[in-house]
Amino acid sequence: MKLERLRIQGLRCLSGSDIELGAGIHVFVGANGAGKTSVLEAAFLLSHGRSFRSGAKEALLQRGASALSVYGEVRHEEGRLSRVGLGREGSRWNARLDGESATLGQVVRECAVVCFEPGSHALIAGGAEERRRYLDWGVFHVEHDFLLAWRRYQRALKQRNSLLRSGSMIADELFLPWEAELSQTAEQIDRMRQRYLDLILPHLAASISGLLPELGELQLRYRRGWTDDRPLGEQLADQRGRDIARGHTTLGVHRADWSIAFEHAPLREHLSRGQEKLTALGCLLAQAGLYASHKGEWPIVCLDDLASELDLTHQTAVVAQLYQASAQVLVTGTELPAPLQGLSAQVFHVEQGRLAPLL
Ligand SMILES: Nc1ncnc2c1ncn2[C@@H]1O[C@H](COP(=O)(O)OP(=O)(O)OP(=O)(O)O)[C@@H](O)[C@H]1O
Repeated sequence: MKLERLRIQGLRCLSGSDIELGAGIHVFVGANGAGKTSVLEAAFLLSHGRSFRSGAKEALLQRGASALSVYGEVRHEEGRLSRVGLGREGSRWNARLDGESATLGQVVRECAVVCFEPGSHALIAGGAEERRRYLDWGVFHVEHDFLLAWRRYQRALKQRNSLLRSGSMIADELFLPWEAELSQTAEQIDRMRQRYLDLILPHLAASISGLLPELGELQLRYRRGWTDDRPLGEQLADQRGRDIARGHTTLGVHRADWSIAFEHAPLREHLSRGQEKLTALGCLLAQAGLYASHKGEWPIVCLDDLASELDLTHQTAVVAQLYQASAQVLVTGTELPAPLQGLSAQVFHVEQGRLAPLL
C-alpha cells in the first residue's frame, strides 16, 4: 500500500501541509526541530491511533490551535483507494473513512505503518507493554476477531479492577461473571497471539539473522500472563484476596510478555545498545514482511533519523531490502542518508513546519 496524499493540520509545528507521495522512497530533510519526525508521526497516527513518541496524545495538538487533523489517501495493491482521517476538535477525537464517520478500528485497518525510530529499542529493552502493543498490532491485522475479544477483555478487566478497589466486603458472586468473561476472552486472545508468534518466527529469524548474523540462532519466548495448569477463571478466584490488597488484577493477557534470546546472547543484558536497536528493527521488518505475505501488500515503512540510528552497513542493508520489496518508505534525516544517494527517491525539504518537494 502507499500513501498517495498526506494532509496535516495543527500537528506540532505543522500548521498546514498537503503533500503528494508516490511509490518507493521518500526522504524528509531539514534541520533539527524542523518538523521531519512530525510527518512520520502523522502517518503513524493513521495506522495506530496514537503517536510513537511517549507522552500524551494531547501533546500532538499544535500550541494555541483548537483542532488537529490528519488525512491520508491510501492506494492498495489491488487499486482500491481508502480515504482515512483522524482529527481532534476541542477535547474529542473523531475518525473518518471514505467521507463517513467511522470507528478508529475501521480507519487503522486500512492504513498500516511500521516505524523504526530512536525510541524503538524499547521494544527489546523497555517494559512489557511496548512488546504487547507490537504483538497486538500484528494480531489485529491477521485475526479478524481480535478487536472484539480485546474490547470484551478490557471491559471485564475494568469491572473486576473496580470491584477489587471497592474493598473486601464485596460478595464473591459479583466477581464471578467478570472472571468468567476474562477467562473466556483471555483464552481467545492468547490463542491468537500464539498463532501470530508461530507465523512471525520464520520472518524474525530471516530478518534478524540478516542484520545480526554474529548472534547465532534465535529463540522466541512467550509468557501468556497466567500458568498453563488451570483455567484463568480458577486462578483469578484463588488470587482474589491478593488482588484486593494490590488493587488490580495480576493475572491475564494484560500481563503477557515475549522476548528474543540468541544462541550467543542468551540474556537481553548481553546485547549492546546498537544490537538492541538492530533487533528491534529486525522485529519491525519481520512484522512488515508477515503483513505483506498475509495481505499481499507491504505496509508503509517509516525510518526516523536513519543515519544517526544505524551504522552505514546496516543503513545500506535496510534500504536495499525495502527497495527490493518495492515498499513505500518515508525516511527522515538532517541530510540525505548516504545509502540513498544515487537511488531514485523523492526528497522533501522541511523548514519550520513547512514541506516543499525538491525537484
Ligand atoms: N504541540 C506543539 N505545538 C507546536 N510546536 C510543537 C509542539 N510539539 C513540538 N513542537 C515543535 O515542533 C517541532 C517538532 O519537531 P520534530 O521532532 O518533528 O522535528 P525534527 O525535524 O524531526 O527534529 P530533529 O531532527 O531534531 O529530530 C519542534 O520544533 C518542536 O519544538
